[in-house]
Amino acid sequence: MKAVHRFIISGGGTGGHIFPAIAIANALKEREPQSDVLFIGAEGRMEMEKVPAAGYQIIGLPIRGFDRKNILRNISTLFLLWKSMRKARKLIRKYNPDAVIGVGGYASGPTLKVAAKMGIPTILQEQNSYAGVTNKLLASKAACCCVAYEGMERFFPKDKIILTGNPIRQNLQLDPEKTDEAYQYFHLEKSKKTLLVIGGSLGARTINQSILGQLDKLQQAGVQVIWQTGKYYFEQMKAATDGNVSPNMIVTDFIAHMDYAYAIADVVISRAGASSISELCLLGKTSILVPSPNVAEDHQTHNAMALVNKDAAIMIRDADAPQSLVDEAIKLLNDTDRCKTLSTHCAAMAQHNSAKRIAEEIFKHIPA
Ligand SMILES: CC(=O)N[C@H]1[C@@H](OP(=O)(O)OP(=O)(O)OC[C@H]2O[C@@H](n3ccc(=O)[nH]c3=O)[C@H](O)[C@@H]2O)O[C@H](CO)[C@@H](O)[C@@H]1O
Repeated sequence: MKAVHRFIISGGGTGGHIFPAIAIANALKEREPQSDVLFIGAEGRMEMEKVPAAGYQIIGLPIRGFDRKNILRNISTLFLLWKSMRKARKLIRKYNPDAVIGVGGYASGPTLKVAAKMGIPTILQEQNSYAGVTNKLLASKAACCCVAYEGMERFFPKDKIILTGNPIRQNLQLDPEKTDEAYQYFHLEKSKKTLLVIGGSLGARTINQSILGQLDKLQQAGVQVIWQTGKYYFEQMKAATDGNVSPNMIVTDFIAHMDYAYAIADVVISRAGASSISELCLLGKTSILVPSPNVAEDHQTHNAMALVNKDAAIMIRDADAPQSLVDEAIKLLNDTDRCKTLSTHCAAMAQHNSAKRIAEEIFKHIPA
């Protein structure tokens, strides 16, 4: 094996693909500090900003996703796909990687396809319990597929599947001795129950409306709330709540200190995005999941059901949330035994050290 290796990581589109990709890059560098990692993403997408912020170089392909509604637009998409394949081939020839890792999202399609054709080992990482289209198409040529859920033989060749879990941030587990710090950070009281409301990296409209519509109930129940609205809904929620919420209801667009928020949450209301679920499992949190109905192949419902089937979370459908979300949350907060059962089952589903395990898999496939 060479002393220093070069890796390409490709994919992106949402935080859900990008943050795991960065965690994998960090794990590769931890294992071999001299190694070099190049990212390939899609021009104009979120990865072009987040990856350099994490200290890595990224090059964009002129690719975009296929439009399922406007078929004519796909003619130009095909041309962009062809251009992207050419650019990916040039980049791979020049960079000469030892392995190429795909984390899902259409940006990874051309890079991984070209790499496999050139005989370079390709490794896939699938975050969700229902595999994305790009990863499904790439799987037959991949050296292995690192997954986060059981039962992924539905999508990938059985002998290539490795259950590693999703690589998530290392610093989410707060030292129990620092819980007081977390209460102080949010100006909340230790003696009261705390509900954490998160809607994925961008916030969730239905969850916001469900909380807003039943604010009185929450306040009457004496529950403290940390409510992440997402940046698009923040001004609207802030205006609607200004002056009529007690100080123990925190309304924010984004929570930078998720370790503090998780540490003091008795119950978490969340979308069922892959990283959010992996975090809830790792920390053994009691949760109510409201899957987004607006994602490809309804994959968030599949993610949520993986927990519900093991009595590890409660699921409420998006359409039912305005009616029942707050009632269910209050009921759960008052039922310590039920919280404990859900939390224990959820923790049992956690996968530990995922980024490190994925990095080890990648190294296994590097040619000697
Ligand atoms: C709408 C959409 O397309 N969502 C998809 C997106 O998820 P999306 O990027 O929304 O969400 P995930 O749940 O995977 O990850 C959210 C991340 O943001 C963090 N966070 C969240 C709120 C906050 O205030 N602060 C904060 O730091 C969470 O701790 C977590 O690490 O990619 C995932 C992985 O493919 C998919 O499963 C989701 O279906």
